[in-house]
Amino acid sequence: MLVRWHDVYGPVYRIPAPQGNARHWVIHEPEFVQQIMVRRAARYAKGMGLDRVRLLLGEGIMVSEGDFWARQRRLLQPAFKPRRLADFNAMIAAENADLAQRWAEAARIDAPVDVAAHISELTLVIVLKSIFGEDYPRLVDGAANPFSLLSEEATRDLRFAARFHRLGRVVESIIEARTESSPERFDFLGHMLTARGRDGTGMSRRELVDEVMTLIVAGHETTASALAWAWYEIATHPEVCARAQAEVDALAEHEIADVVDHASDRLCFIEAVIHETLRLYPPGWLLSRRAIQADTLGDYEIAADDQIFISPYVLHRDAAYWSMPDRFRPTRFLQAGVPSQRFAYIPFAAGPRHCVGEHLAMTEMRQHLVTMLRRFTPVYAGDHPPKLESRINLRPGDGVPIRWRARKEFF
Ligand code: HEM
Repeated sequence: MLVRWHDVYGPVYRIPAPQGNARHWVIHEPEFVQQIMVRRAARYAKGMGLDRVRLLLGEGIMVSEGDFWARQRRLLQPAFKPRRLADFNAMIAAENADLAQRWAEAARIDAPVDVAAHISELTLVIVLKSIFGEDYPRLVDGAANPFSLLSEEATRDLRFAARFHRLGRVVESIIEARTESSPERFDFLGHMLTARGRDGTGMSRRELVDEVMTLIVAGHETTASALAWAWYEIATHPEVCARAQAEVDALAEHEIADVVDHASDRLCFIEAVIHETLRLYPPGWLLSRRAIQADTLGDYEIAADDQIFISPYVLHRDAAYWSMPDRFRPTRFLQAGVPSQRFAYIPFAAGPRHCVGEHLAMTEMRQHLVTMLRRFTPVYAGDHPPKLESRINLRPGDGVPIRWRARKEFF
């Protein structure tokens, strides 16, 4: 619908507000996007639509505002530095190797797998192990992973919120036990327990729980959706698959760890595949802001309290900035000057509220694609493209069925 409206009304228009006086703007002019998200970000807060998220994440960094948000971001950010995240690489590689075993078995008996479901489990375990480290087994405790409701339940309704809050209590019990033993371990929780603000104080128990829950939700579904879409596109574009496999085949096994945790020339095509996937299917497909002060965007007067909607999905498919915008063509990202407008491509948003987990997400996606493309060729087993399900994330609504063909070279 937003794409149709964009064609009819152009890059800036207003939509009727359901209630109250606040006006609702839809903005897809890259220059204005830059102004709202970066240059004058201080005049904007997170907008409507976040209320449902707030229900789940309390005062976590995704939804908090002002000085409180700035403090929490300062406390969390150091844990996301590439040098610190490198400690997770071996764990991410091991989780992918386990999944490759399952896919090898599926390939052997020629059974299709729903990669969306499998990858959702994979990214959930990765985010939980990044947060809880050695405490992860306590979470699972021999039984089913209590957090698997996040990958199994698609609906984010009140019933889900109640179950999600019960998970908060599980998290709280782990925090309590950790506080009594040694908080100083290298995982996100260890970092959060020891991080101190300028005034020397750390996070309260409530804040810790909200931030942990935020990282689980923000770090799990987004990466999972992106990878599921990537497999659909790779499977239906054999020439892309062949080129990506040639690139990963050129790496020796022992070189993989050195190239997956940064944008390397040796993986430039895989990098382009990831960017092209995030362009066509940005998991955070709709961002919202509320003006907290008046602002002027070109000829448009924004009043305090006006609501603003920016859709990366619409920007990423705008023919003004992308040639053949609906086609999956990773090579576009190998050309100089693409995107032609920096703010026409914002899968991780931009400015002070940009995604804190971008580096981790990119590492996870590279590691996953490299591991699997070395071993398998995907064949799409569906009889129609996956349905675009645009809830909080843009995910493949009815899964992504893939048959894996084991590559002889690696088995
Ligand atoms: C492909 C994967 C991912 C995508 C596309 C993505 C996208 C985004 C976007 C668009 C935002 C900004 C939302 C807004 O402005 O309203 C955001 C924020 C955020 N993301 Fe990600 N994300 C991904 C993975 C991750 C991971 C792996 C983590 C952490 C484990 C993470 C943690 C966060 C957090 C905490 C925020 C809030 C930052 C703040 O407001 O200060 N994300 N992400």
